[in-house]
Amino acid sequence: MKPVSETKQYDVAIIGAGPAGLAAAHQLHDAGKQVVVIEKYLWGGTCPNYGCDPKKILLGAVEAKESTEFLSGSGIDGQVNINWPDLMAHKNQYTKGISTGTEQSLTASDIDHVAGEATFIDEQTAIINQGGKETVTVSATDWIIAVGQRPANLSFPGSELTVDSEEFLSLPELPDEVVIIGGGFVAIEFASIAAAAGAKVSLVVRGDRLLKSFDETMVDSLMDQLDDRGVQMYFGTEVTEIASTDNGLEATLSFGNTLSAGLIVRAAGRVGNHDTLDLDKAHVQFSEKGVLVDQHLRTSNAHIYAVGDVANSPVPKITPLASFESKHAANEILGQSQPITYPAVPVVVYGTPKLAQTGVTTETASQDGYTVHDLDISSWYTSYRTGEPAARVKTVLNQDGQLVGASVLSSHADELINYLTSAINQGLTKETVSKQLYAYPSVASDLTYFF
Ligand SMILES: Cc1cc2nc3c(=O)[nH]c(=O)nc-3n(C[C@H](O)[C@H](O)[C@H](O)COP(=O)(O)OP(=O)(O)OC[C@H]3O[C@@H](n4cnc5c(N)ncnc54)[C@H](O)[C@@H]3O)c2cc1C
Ligand SMILES: NC(=O)c1ccc[n+]([C@@H]2O[C@H](COP(=O)([O-])OP(=O)(O)OC[C@H]3O[C@@H](n4cnc5c(N)ncnc54)[C@H](O)[C@@H]3O)[C@@H](O)[C@H]2O)c1
Repeated sequence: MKPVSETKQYDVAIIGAGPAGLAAAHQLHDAGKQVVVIEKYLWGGTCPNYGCDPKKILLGAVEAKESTEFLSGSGIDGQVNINWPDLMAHKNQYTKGISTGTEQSLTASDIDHVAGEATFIDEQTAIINQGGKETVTVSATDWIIAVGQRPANLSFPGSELTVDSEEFLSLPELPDEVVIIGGGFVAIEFASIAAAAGAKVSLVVRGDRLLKSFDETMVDSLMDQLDDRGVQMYFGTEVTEIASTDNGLEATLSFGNTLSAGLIVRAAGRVGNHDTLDLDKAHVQFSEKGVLVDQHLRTSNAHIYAVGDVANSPVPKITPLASFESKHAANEILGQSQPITYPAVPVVVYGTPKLAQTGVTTETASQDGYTVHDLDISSWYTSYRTGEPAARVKTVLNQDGQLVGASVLSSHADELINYLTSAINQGLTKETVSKQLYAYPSVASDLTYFF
C-alpha cells in the first residue's frame, strides 16, 4: 500500500458520483454538512456518460428515420439512412463535456470531491487509491454507498471478444452483422438502434420471452415489430463459444448453429460494484444482488447507507429511483427518519416502439381484482396522423375508480407514461383527469379516453 499523504475528516462521505451520489451530496451540503464525494471514473456516473443520455441521442436518429418510414406513401417519398459515424460524433459532442462539467459544478457548489477508488479500511474510514500515484484517506461520521453496477461478464470460451454497453455506445463504425446476447432493457434498446442503422441483428435470449417484467401482450407486439425490422430472435438459446474468423467473429449457439458477426454485444444484466469496496471492514452486509438495506436504506452498519443501483432495494434500477433513494438517505442523515415509500415510477424500454409501465402491473391487476381497460389505439387520430402501425394502452383502476397502473406501447410511450404516473401519484379518477385541460390535438389530449 502507498503511504498515506493526507487524512480528511467529514460529516458525510459519498462513494460514487452518479445520479445517486450527486443528489445527496448537494442536499447535504445545502443543509450545512461537510460533504465529500469520491469518484473513480467519470463524474456523473453511468446515466449521462455511458447509459441513458447517449443511448437516447442515438435513438433520436432512429426516431427521425422511423417517423419518415411511417409516413412513406402518405406524403413522404424516398429513404432516410442513418450515418453512424456522424451520429456517433453528434453523441460524443454531448458526452465529452459531461464529466468535466459535473466536476466543475461540484467545485462551483463548494463540495469537496476526490478522484480515485475508495476501499473501506474500517467502519468510518476509506482509503482512496488515485491510480497508484497518491493515496489519501477519508474519514466520515456517515457514509452513502452509491457505486452503481457494471455489465455482467459471461464465462464461455471467447466471451472476452464481446463488447459491453459502454463500448456499444461509443462504436466508431457499426458492423453489418450484430449479435446481442440477452433479452432485457439493453438488448432491446440496442437491437432497435442497430437494426434501424442498417445492421442485421440477431438476439440470443436464454429465456422464453423478452422483458419479463412487462405486459405479455405488449411484449409480443413489440417482438412482432422487431421481427418486421429484420431482428432475428433465438429463444431458449445460449451462446456457448465465440471464435475469431478471417471475416470477424463467429458465435456458436447451444443448439449447434453458428452466427457470423462483426460485433457481439453482451447485455446479460448488471452486477453491483460493492464487491470492490472491502465492505467486511465496515461491517456492511451484502448479497450477490447488492448491498443489503432496511426500509430506511440503512445497511447493517447504522452509519452507512446504500442507494441507487447498488442497493438491494425492491425497485427497478433506474435513474429516477437512484435520485429518489439518494434524497431519502440524505433526509435520514439530517434526522428526518422514516421508512421509504416509493411512488409509482415510470419505467420505459426505449425500443422501436417504446414500451412503458407504471404503478400496478396488468399481471398483478388480473390477480387482485382491479379493472383493466385494454385499448388498441393504432386507429386513433394520433396514430393515424403519425402513421404508427401498432399502439396499445392498458390502464388499471382500483375499486374507487382511481388510476393505479398503466402500460403503454407506442412511439410516444415515454411521454404518455409521465402523465399517467402523475395522475396515479395524485390519486386521480377518470372524472378528475377529464377536468384537466390539454392542448388539442396532442398526445396528452388522448389521456381522457384511456380509462
Ligand atoms: C446502457 C444503459 C442505458 C440506460 N438507460 C436508462 C434510461 O434510459 N433510463 C433510466 O432511468 N435508467 C437507465 N439506465 C440505468 C441508469 O444508468 C442507472 O440506474 C443509474 O445510472 C444509477 O445511478 P447510480 O448513481 O446508482 O449508479 P452509477 O450511475 O453507475 O454511478 C456510480 C458511480 O460510482 C463510481 N464508483 C464505483 N465504484 C467506486 C469506488 N470504489 N470508488 C469511487 N467511485 C466508484 C462509478 O465509477 C460510477 O461513476 C441505463 C443503464 C445502462 C447501462
Ligand atoms: N430504459 C431504461 O430504463 C434502462 C435501459 C437500459 C438499462 N437499464 C437498467 O440496466 C439494467 C441492466 O440492463 P440489462 O438489459 O443488461 O439487464 P436485464 O436484467 O434487463 O436483462 C438481462 C437479460 O440477460 C439475460 N441473461 C442473463 N444471464 C445470461 C446469460 N448467461 N446468457 C444469456 N442471457 C443471459 C436475462 O435472461 C435477461 O434477458 C436494467 O435492469 C435496468 O435496471 C435501464
